[in-house]
This record gives sequence, structure tokens and C-alpha cells, in this order.
Amino acid sequence: MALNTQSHHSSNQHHNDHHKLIKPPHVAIVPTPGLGHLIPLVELAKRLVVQHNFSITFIIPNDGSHLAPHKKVLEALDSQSISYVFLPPVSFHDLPADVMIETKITLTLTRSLSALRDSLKVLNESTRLVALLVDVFGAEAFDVANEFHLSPYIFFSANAMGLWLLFHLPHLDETTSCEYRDLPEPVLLPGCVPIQGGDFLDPVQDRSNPVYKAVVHIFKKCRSAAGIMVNSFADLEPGAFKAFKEKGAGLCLPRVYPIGPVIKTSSTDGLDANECLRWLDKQPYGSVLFVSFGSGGTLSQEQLNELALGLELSGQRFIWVIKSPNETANNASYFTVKGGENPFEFLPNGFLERTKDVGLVVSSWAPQVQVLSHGSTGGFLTHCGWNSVLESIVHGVPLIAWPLYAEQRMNKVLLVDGLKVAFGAKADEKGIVGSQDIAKYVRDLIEGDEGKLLSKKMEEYKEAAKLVWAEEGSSAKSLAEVAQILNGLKN
Ligand SMILES: O=c1ccn([C@@H]2O[C@H](COP(=O)(O)OP(=O)(O)O[C@H]3O[C@H](CO)[C@@H](O)[C@H](O)[C@H]3O)[C@@H](O)[C@H]2O)c(=O)[nH]1
Repeated sequence: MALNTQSHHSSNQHHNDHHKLIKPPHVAIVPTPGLGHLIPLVELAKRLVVQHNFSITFIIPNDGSHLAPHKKVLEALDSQSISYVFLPPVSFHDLPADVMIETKITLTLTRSLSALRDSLKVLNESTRLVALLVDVFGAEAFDVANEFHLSPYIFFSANAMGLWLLFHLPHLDETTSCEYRDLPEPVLLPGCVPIQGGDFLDPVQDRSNPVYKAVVHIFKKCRSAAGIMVNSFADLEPGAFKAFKEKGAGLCLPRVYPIGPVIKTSSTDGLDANECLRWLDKQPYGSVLFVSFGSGGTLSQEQLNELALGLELSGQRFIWVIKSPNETANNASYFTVKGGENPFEFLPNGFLERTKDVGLVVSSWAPQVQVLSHGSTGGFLTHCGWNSVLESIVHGVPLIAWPLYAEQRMNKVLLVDGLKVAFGAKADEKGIVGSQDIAKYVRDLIEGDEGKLLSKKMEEYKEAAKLVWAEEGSSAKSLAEVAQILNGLKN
């Protein structure tokens, strides 16, 4: 439902103070661009409404592009208690063509702050507005939250290891001067597997790029959050979460709440089609590899060819969600519209014909959650977007980890070295993963003994993930704690 149809005061309400007491606590959620941010925030909003009687308004900064999928997700919300409003689109005409995706994400918000203020003013007058909830790039909105005396909360859509890096980076910035990929030793974050500087998130890989300073600035700002909810759970990253409990206060960090996995559950978001599911119904149990690089991941033409050949060589069954290639590998296509191009045209000659008995290639989008929950799916070649990882955990699907951009290399380290639920795809010096290697990963995952071990580990995490949302489960308790704090505000 849209903002202007929200329910307001009714005339026969008694005393204003009394009315305030009975109003549900209201949270304004401001997602920055990318379905990877919006989807888990929508799922979190549903939990706050259903389990804790909150009401929510999504306020969405944007540049006017790629809005259709966002609208579909929001329109599918079947709740009187969740509203949304799109802010007027910002313009990027002044930016150079090669500007980094993180720069655009943060500018989308900073150029929308005055419109955000106007929206919050309306909400503050008509609801018991208690908090502003943003994703990690949203910390720039904290000052506006303070103007309305709102508690600023962050929903961290990645994992606890990523959050430790966020807190540690300003320190590394002050104490080192080389590029992080040149650090002589791996970095030891509290309770986490060691990580090489070259596996840090993209926007900190070039310290001379303006986006680096912007990211360090945002990371510092995150420290002033009232609390940070992390889309991970205690049993998945026990060391990292324990370290937050034990060291967080001493380091003056905000309280950290593990509240995951919060994942897309519904099949009614309007984005999904049934072709994949009908096809999966006809395949043997655990035999199909799902191949997808998330909402924005694209490959180069050369890499796309290698992947096609590798899948063919493996002889295994697959569903491949294909997008038109980008000029360079490792690119995100959130903001670049490649209108009119048919991705099938970029496949090697005869590929579709040769693989038609074992493979299904779909264009741009598949009903991922249903595919992962289908019995025929036995593995997932993923770009390691954290939502995809959580969805795989919830459905017990082992992985081939093939990171492309953002913080995905870090996720790969956690999956391969920490959790031992994935094979890590290795690229050559040109950054290309070769077809022979791909074929081996796929065969090993679907048929091999090592694949069985990964699968067994995944099953254990799947069971743990079920329990955290049960009554008295660790994530259910964490979210209840946040809800209780928020509910106590502005009473
Ligand atoms: O064909 C598709 C492709 C994606 N999805 C869904 O879209 C979401 C994709 O999320 P994710 O796997 O996290 O990928 P990105 O969209 O790339 O996510 C961005 O946001 C994540 C969370 O912060 C980060 O971990 C990633 O690096 C960043 O790229 C998931 O819910 C998928 O199920 C589909 O349903 N069908």
C-alpha cells in the first residue's frame, strides 16, 4: 500500500496521549539501491509486523532506473501495516561513466536527504515513529534521523565477519599505507578465519579512488548506530558473534544483534516464473546445478564462453540464469540498462542444442528460492551474494563459490575456509575461470565424495538455521530484544 493511503488519526479518538500509547511503534526503513538490500529488509519488516506488532514505511531513494523489480516486491506485500513511498529520482548526469557502484549507491541517498526529511516529517506527525532503519550505506541518513529524535539502526545485510572488517577498517586506514592486497600477512579479525587484504570488499581496493574515503567515512559513521542487526546467526559464525559480545562494549561498538537468516520466502513477489520448476520436476533427486550470479552479476564474453563449455563438459544437469555479458568481468549491472539485448545470442554456437537434454538456460531471472528448495537441485554455483548464501543454507544446498564484486570474495573465504560448504572457483592471472576447472567443480559437487562432505556440512547448518527462529531460538530472541527496546521509545 502506498504512503498516502495510510491510516491516520480517527476523529473519535480520545486523548492524544492515550492515543499515542496504543499506536503501534512505527519504523521508517530506507533501503539504498539493489534488490540485495531491499529483499531482506522487506522480510525483516514482515517479521516486525507479524511477530511484534510494528508498522513500517519504506522510503526509497532512487535514480529512476531499475525500479520495476523493486515495485513488484513491494506491491506483492499483503500487509495493511507496511507502506512505501519512492522519493523523487536523483540525477547522475554529472558523474563520470566509470564511477563505482558504491559511489552511486551512496549518492542516491545523500542527494535524497532533503526529500527524506520531508517524508519523515509527515510520518512523525501521523505515526508513533520510533526508529530509522537503514542498510550499511544508509548511515549518511543518521543526521536526519537525529533531527527527529529517531533511534538510528542498521540492518547489516552481510555477515558478522564483514561487520568486523567494517569496524576494523578505519584502524587499518590509519595504521597502514599500502594497498590492502599488498599487506604481508592475512588480517585476523576477532573470531573470524584469517582474510587476505586482496579479499576485502571492492571499494577499498584502491585507496586513491574517492570511493575509498567515502566508504571509510561511512564505516566510521556506522559506529554511532543505536544497534546493528546482522543477517547471520550465532551457530553460523559463533566466534565472530562471541567476540562482539565480549569485546564490543570495550571497543565502544554499538550493540550487535544476530537476527538471521532473514530470507525471501514468498513465491508471490511477481518476479517468479514456473518454467524452471516444471523442468526440475522431471529431473532426478539432487542432480541439478543451479547457476546464477544474483540480481546484478554479469560475466565478460570470454568468461561466459568458458562457463558454457565447462557446464557442457561436466555432463551434469543445470539451470543457468544468463545475462548479457559486460565489457569487463566482475561487474555489477544495477545501474546499467542493457535494454533489448537477448542474452541467448551470446552463447557459443550450438550450445543450446547440444545441452538441451540436460540443461535449461533462462534469461535474467529465475525463482531462486523455489529452485533451491526443490529436491532435484543438488548444488549452486553462486556469486556469493549473502542472500544467495543464506538461501542455500536454509535449503541445505552446497556451493561453488565464484565471487564477482562487492564483499563477495570475503564471503567466499568464509564459505570455503570457515564453514567448509563450498568449492572455491580459482581464476587464472587474467581473472578467468577455465572450462576444465569448471567442469571438475561441477562433477565433484554433484557426484563426487568431496561434494558429499560439503553437502553434509550444509545439512548441519540447515538444521541449525531452523532452530534459531523457533521459540526461544537465538535470532528470535535477538529480534525480540530490539523490538522491546524500540517499543519502549516515545511511549
Ligand atoms: O535470478 C534470480 C537472481 C536473484 N534472485 C534473488 O535476488 C536476491 C539476490 O541477492 P544476493 O544473492 O545477495 O545478490 P546481490 O543482489 O548481488 O546482492 C548484493 O547485496 C548482498 C547483500 O548485502 C551482497 O552480499 C552482495 O554482494 C551484493 O551484490 C536473492 O534473494 C535471490 O534469491 C532471484 O530470485 N532470482
